[in-house]
Amino acid sequence: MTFFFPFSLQKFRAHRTRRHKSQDFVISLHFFNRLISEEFIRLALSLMIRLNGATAAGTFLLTMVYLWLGGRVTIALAIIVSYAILHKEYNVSNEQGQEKTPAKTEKKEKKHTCCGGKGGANCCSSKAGGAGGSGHACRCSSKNKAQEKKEEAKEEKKGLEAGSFPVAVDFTQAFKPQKKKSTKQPKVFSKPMPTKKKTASRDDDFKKSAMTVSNGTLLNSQIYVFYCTLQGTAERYANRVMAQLCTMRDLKQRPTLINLDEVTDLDDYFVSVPSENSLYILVLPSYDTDCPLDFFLQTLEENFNDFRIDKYPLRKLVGYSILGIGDTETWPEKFCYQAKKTDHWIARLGGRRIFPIGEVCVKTGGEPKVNEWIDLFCETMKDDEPILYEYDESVEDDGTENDEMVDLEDMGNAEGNNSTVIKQMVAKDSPTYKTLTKQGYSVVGSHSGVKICRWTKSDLRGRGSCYKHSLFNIVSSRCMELTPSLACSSKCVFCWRHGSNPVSKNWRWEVDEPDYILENALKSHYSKIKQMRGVPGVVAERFAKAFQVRHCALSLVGEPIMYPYINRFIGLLHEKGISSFLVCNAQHPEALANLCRVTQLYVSIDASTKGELKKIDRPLYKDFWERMLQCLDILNTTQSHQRTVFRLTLVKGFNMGEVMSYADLVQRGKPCFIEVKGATFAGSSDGNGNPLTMQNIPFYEEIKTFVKKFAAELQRRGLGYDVSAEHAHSNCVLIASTKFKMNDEWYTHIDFDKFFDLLASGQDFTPLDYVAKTPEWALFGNGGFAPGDTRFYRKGKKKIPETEKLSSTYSAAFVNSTQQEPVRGETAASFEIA
Ligand SMILES: Cc1cc2nc3c(=O)[nH]c(=O)nc-3n(C[C@H](O)[C@H](O)[C@H](O)COP(=O)(O)O)c2cc1C
Ligand code: SF4
Repeated sequence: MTFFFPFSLQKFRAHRTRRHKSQDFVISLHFFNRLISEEFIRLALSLMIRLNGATAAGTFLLTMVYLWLGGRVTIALAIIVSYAILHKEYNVSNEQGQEKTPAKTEKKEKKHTCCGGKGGANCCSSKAGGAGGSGHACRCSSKNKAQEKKEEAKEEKKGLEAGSFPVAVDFTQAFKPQKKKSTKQPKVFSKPMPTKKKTASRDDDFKKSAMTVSNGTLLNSQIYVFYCTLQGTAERYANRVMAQLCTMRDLKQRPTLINLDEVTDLDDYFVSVPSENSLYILVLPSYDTDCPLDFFLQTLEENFNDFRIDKYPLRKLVGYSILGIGDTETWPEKFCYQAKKTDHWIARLGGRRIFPIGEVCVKTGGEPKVNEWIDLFCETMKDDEPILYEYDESVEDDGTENDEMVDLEDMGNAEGNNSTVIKQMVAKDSPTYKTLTKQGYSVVGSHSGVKICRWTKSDLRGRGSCYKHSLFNIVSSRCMELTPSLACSSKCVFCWRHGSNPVSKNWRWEVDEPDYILENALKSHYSKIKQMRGVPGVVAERFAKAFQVRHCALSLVGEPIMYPYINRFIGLLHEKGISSFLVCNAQHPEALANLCRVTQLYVSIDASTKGELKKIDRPLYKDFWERMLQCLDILNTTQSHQRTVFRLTLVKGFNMGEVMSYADLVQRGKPCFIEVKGATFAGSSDGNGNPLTMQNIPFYEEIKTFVKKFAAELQRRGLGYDVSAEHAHSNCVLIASTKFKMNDEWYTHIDFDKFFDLLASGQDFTPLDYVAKTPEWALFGNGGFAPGDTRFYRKGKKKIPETEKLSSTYSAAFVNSTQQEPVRGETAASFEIA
């Protein structure tokens, strides 16, 4: 208004000046100009608003016309003021005469409930309502008048503020078009938000907010370059990323290179993050067969679905990016599919993709493409244009009830490619197959392995048997070492598999029939035995008997109890007169509880405390400790009819500290035997995820000291155990339940014929029913070397004098079985003991 009037007045003045040249009019116009100032207009308008009616507007307009025609300002003002007074009086009389609104009715009713100075239930002055009495001074009237006026004034003010008089029910909004609930997403989202949300509890605010990452943040970040490799390409490219990053002067922190296979606990990086300023780059190949990436992806997916874990743990990262490498020619449908899957899961876990995923074909793109990606990535780091992070909801909801991501393999199937088949654990064309066969394993079917044991060869040549010969009466030359599951649910630091076998919590592969496995395992075993016929020193009689396997050590690598038909397989062994020595890792209580009768049942107890167990076994299960305790309870209850053994593999610096807590576990599981063995040195730690060095391999003297302390603690608790037998050469000592000590003589050996007789009888029997006397040479203190075998010293190796025994080192480890000196460890290639 203040803008409009001056403008109109200028026009008006010009116009009027042209039409009326008389002096009088100029004077009156001058007056008019002065008086019709902003102040006058404001006053007139406020009066008009107060009066609020057509009459008021009409009066105002007429007054203005009057002024425009040269009327006197004082008269104009007088008209407006008198109209206002008249109008107000009319309104007051109208209100008194009529009850126009419910608000006013209420006020009237209140007046009626006044006690009138008598007090009573509705008395205005009674606090407790009705506590009035004599002398009560009713304040109704005074209140009513003064306060009502105030209230009226308030309401009136409200009405004026709203541009209308107060009404009981406000219908003014009723006919306004209703605002739709916006389903539109902020512009930063590339796709509309799904309407159906399965995960209502998720932090929507987080998802919906656009975030930017500045180059300052990127350059200050601690970069971790992860890679996973089977054949070395990804490692090479990861090193290239590292080299390129290191040339960036602006980068504040030195990047760190990490092999995903060597990460003890993926949660350290993919549930928690090393620091708030961490940035991840992942260089990943793809394999359509089993490879370590399967476990990595499985972990990411499980973390996402684990309700105990923060839904978006990776939002703490500054960002991430993935460089995928693959082969688009041979695997067009699955090109870089594991890199893409990783990208999917990291995004779902809250990671911000700060640079597009690279998909490089090693055949068609190769190194130039990789370099290009790396260069662009580094440029992005430096660019001070902030990176806008857009959350892609397509990763959030795939529209299915099941929270599972649609497997890319299934997508392949939808397009007509028959690639939905369950994978083979170790397919013939897989790198795992190559690695295992290179290490001397025969892969049977797609998930079983057999390998002729070093002790089998040694015994064939009359050079000594393994420790199980001393402790339990196994004949090594007639023993087959086999596993029906090359996959395992732990990644023990002392395992000699060199990270080559698949890892998984549960069985998720094709299953071979037990008879097929046994038949082919025996074939493989016998063919390897046959190859021994030309080896010097092979004892003809032992060689002949070796073609009739009598024992099967179900261990080797992997977790045999994971095999779904393990009971049927054991049944077949027993049918053939082959005894069964099954070693399990105490991570599958259900399978353990359902296990059929075996000749001897081992449970690996690799540590006595939760923390140590996690460090040493690197179990895949989060509830690994509870699982182990459950397994011990099963040994003491459901499986108490079995001949049970705790196997302790001692690793210096990892699990040799705690005798008390080991005793607790024995108290819980009540095994028949406790086999304490020093860890075997499984070669260098380079690239196999095995962090052990020779310093972690205990001397035999250290093992003996530990065992004595342990047995003393068990006796102190009245548990009835004692040290019984040994095989010094294997760094192995046996603690046995004193139930196996009869007439002061140990009966730790097995009477295999008796075992099969009992089994055939169908009767219930106990471990004490098929025992045999422990021979003198095997008793603790006698070394455990069987008479009849010949001591053998490697060429150039002298027998170690007694005085030097305790200081024998790694070089002394690689000696033959005839040597009884205390040793520290064994090499991976030849000292695998089942
Ligand atoms: C058995 C096998 C399976 C493979 N499967 C795929 C695949 O499904 N998709 C893909 O893009 N590349 C596949 N590749 C190609 C590898 O991803 C590629 O060779 C990569 O460079 C290997 O990386 P690495 O040397 O670090 O192990 C496969 C290669 C082999 C040997
Ligand atoms: S080390 Fe194992 S596989 Fe080898 S002979 Fe002894 S029990 Fe059998």
